[in-house]
Amino acid sequence: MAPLPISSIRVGKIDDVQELIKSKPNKVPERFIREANERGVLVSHKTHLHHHIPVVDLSKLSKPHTDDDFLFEILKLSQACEDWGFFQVINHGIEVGVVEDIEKVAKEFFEMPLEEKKKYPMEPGTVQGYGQAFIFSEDQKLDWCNMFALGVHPPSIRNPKLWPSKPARFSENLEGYSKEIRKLCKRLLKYIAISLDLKEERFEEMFGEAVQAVRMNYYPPCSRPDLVMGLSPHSDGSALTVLQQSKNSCVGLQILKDNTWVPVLPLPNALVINIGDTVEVLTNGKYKSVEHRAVTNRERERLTIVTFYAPNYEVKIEPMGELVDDETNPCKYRSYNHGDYSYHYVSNKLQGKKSLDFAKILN
Ligand SMILES: COC(=O)C(/C=C/C1=C(C)CCCC1(C)C)=C/O[C@H]1C=C(C)C(=O)O1
Ligand SMILES: O=C(O)CCC(=O)C(=O)O
Ligand SMILES: [Fe+2]
Repeated sequence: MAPLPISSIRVGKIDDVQELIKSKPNKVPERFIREANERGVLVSHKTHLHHHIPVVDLSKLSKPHTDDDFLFEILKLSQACEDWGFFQVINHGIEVGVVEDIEKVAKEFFEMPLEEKKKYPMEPGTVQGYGQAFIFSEDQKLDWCNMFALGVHPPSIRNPKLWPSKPARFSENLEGYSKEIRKLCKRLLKYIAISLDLKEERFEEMFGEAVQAVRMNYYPPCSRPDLVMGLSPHSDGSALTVLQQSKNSCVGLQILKDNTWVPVLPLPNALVINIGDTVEVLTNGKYKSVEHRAVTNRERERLTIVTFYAPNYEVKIEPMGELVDDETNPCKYRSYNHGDYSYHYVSNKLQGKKSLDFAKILN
């Protein structure tokens, strides 16, 4: 995937939000203030008490496939993927230490002085390094967020100059964490295949050497959370996304369900999983890549560690034959190369589900 021609992109001045709140804690610069219809209206949790994303217990999916617990949990998984595009997993088997270690170095990274973080800049038109991604013009609004993103696997997508030397254990912890998350993604894709009545290895065989990238999102508190957006509404371009919210995280992630922004309430030791655009295409729209966004909090910071797991760039993506029926369920997406979709995704601003227009067959 070739980088965009940097010289042609003028992004204007991008203020670092952590620095902004240090110097003027109560000021929100104009470039962060959203139009009234784009603001992250704060939703009371109480109004959503009966409206939570499903929780899938992975320990039940380790049981024999004929066991009632297994069958019940697979059904829950398939309903989650169809109706929500999101679920949380508990009892996922990743050691608490691994989860804590990545959180620790991510936090330490964002807490370093700006000069140190600037050694790993996200250049305009690229998606790796420290800064704000998906900014393509001088008048584009900015998110109330600092990001640090890295390609992890295969090694060919890595930019070693962007892997920080500080905090000391950053790379070691990220390697360990990424191995565990990769195993989890492979496992989840097996269960997703089973839930679709496909052969367990269907996705693994199709994906080849899967692409894996990580993005750490740091949302400092904002004196006017009602005016800004933590992360603009978007769907993920991946096949699956795994999102870790820092311990005792406040609510920030919201997903669009039936035209309402529903908050995702963090559960201790759980990971949030969402279906990306690639699985939506492969399942011909049966499993949904759902639009989501992050809002900020007046008092509290929030840190999330997000892994994008996707097929190799060489892989041809199209709805799987088993999920298409010319009469009852016609093909909704064209075929394309995943590398081309990745390029398209990262060359456009985050704008709801617009990226997927790339693949939609319009009638
Ligand atoms: C800021 O980056 C992203 O939000 C992002 C980028 C991921 C990537 C890298 C950081 C390194 C190179 C590979 C890749 C493009 C995956 C989002 O990733 C989504 C978008 C696509 C497409 C995808 O597979 O995950
Ligand atoms: O930080 C969050 O809650 C959302 C992050 C997200 O959606 C992403 O990084 O793609
Ligand atoms: Fe996302």
